Amino acid sequence: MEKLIVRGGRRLFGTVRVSGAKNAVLPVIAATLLGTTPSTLEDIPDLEDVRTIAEVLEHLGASVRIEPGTLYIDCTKITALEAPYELVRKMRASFLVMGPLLAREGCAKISLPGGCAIGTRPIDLHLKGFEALGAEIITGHGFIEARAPQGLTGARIYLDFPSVGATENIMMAASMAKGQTIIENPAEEPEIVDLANMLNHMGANIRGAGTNLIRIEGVSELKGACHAVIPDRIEAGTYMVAAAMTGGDVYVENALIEHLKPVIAKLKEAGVVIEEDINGVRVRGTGMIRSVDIKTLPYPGFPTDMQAQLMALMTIAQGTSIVTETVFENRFMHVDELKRMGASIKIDGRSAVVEGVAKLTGCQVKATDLRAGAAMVLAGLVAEGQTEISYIHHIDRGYDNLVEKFRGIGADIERVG
Ligand SMILES: CC(=O)N[C@H]1[C@@H](OP(=O)(O)OP(=O)(O)OC[C@H]2O[C@@H](n3ccc(=O)[nH]c3=O)[C@H](O)[C@@H]2O)O[C@H](CO)[C@@H](O)[C@@H]1O
Ligand SMILES: C=C(OP(=O)(O)O)C(=O)O
Repeated sequence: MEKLIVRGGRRLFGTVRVSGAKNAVLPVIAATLLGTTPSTLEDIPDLEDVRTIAEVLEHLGASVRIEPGTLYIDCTKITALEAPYELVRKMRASFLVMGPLLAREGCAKISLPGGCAIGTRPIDLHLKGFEALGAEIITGHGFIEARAPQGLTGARIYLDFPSVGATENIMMAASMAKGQTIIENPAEEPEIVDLANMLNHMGANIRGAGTNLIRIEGVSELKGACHAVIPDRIEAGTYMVAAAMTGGDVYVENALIEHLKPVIAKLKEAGVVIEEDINGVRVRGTGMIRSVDIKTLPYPGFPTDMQAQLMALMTIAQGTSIVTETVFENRFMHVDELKRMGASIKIDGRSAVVEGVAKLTGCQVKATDLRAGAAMVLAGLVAEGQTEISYIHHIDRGYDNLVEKFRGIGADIERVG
C-alpha cells in the first residue's frame, strides 16, 4: 500500500502555485454533456477525481482527451444513459451527470452513491428539484432513474438546505427546461458561479449565481464552450495553514482572496501574518498560534472542507478552541488520528474541544477521508520525528501533485510503496 512519509520540523519557505479547483472542475465536466459540440477546459488539476468523472463521460459515449492542464471533451454523441456503481461509488460527484443527461436525453439512470466517511449524504434535494421540473423518479435495485420523455418544464424550487450538488444538478437540468426556473436558497459557493459561467458560455441564460436566488431561462440547445476553471480555494487554504503551522513564509500564488475571506479572517485571528495581492497571498507564521473558535457553514461561512486543516492548526495553538461542524454530521474522523499524534481533543456532539499542546509526535496514521488526510500531512510537518500516512488514495482524489508542491517549499515528505 502506498504511504506518505513526513518528517517534521522544517519551516516552509518559497512559492507554491494553486491548481484549478476540484469542486469547480467536476460539475463543469458534467456540464459538457449538455453541449452538442466539443468543449475545451483549461486549468485542469491532475487529480484522481478528474480521471474518474472523465471515465463516467466516456462510459456515456463521450470522447475525452486529457493533456496536462487541458481537457478536450466531445459529447456530440451520447450512447448510454446509465452511470454504473463501480464509478459512482468511487466519487459521489458522478451523480452530477444526472441533471445534464435528463435535460438533454430525457432519461438518466445513476447508481445510488451511498454514504461515505463524512456522513450519509442523501440526494433527496437533487431529486425533489428534478421532480419539480417534471421528471418522474424511479428507485430500485440500487439505481435511481429519472424520466422526462416530454422534456423538463421550468419551476420555482426552494432548497431546504443550500446544497452545492443539488444547486448544480438543478441548474444544469433547468438550463434546457421550457420556461423559467427559480432556485430559492441555492448554494452560493464560488464553484456555483463558475458552473453558471460555463453554462452561460455554452448558451444558457442563468442570472444570480452566487446570490440567494438563481433565475434560469431555459434554452432549446447548448453548444460546447472553452472555459478555464477557478483556482482551488481549499488547496490554497491548506498551504496557507502549512505556512502558519511551521512558522514559515510562503507565497501562495494564484489564490483568489475573494474566495478565501473566512479562512483569511480565522488565520489572522490566530495571529498569522497575511499580505494579500492580486496574484495570491503571502502567509507568515510568527511561531505563536492563538486559539480560535471555528464553525463551518455554507458559503460565505467557514468552509467544512477546511475544518480538518484548521483543527490541525489548533492542536498546537495556545489555549482552547471549539471547532463546530454544522454541514456534515460525521466529519470528525481526523480527531482520533490527531490524538494518536499527541493532540488533546474531546468531541462533544457537533463540536470538538481542542486544547493546544506544546508538541505533536510522529506516528502511523490513516487518511480517513480527503481533508482528514490533508490534516495528517499538516500535523506531520510539525510533529517530532516521522509520520507515516496510509490510505492516501483519499488525498490523491483532491490534491494536485501534493508531494512535489510541499517539497518545493522545503517540506521533508515522500511517497513510498
Ligand atoms: C464535489 C463537491 O463539490 N463537493 C463539495 C460539495 O459536496 P456536496 O455537493 O455533496 O455537498 P452538499 O452541499 O450537497 O451537502 C451539504 C449537506 O447537505 C446535505 N444534503 C445534500 C444534498 C441533499 O440532497 N440532501 C441533503 O441532505 C448533505 O448530507 C450535507 O449534510 O459541497 C460540500 C459542502 O460545501 C463540500 O464539502 C464538498 O467538498
Ligand atoms: C468532501 C469533499 O469532496 P467530495 O464531495 O467530492 O467527497 C472535499 O472536497 O472535501
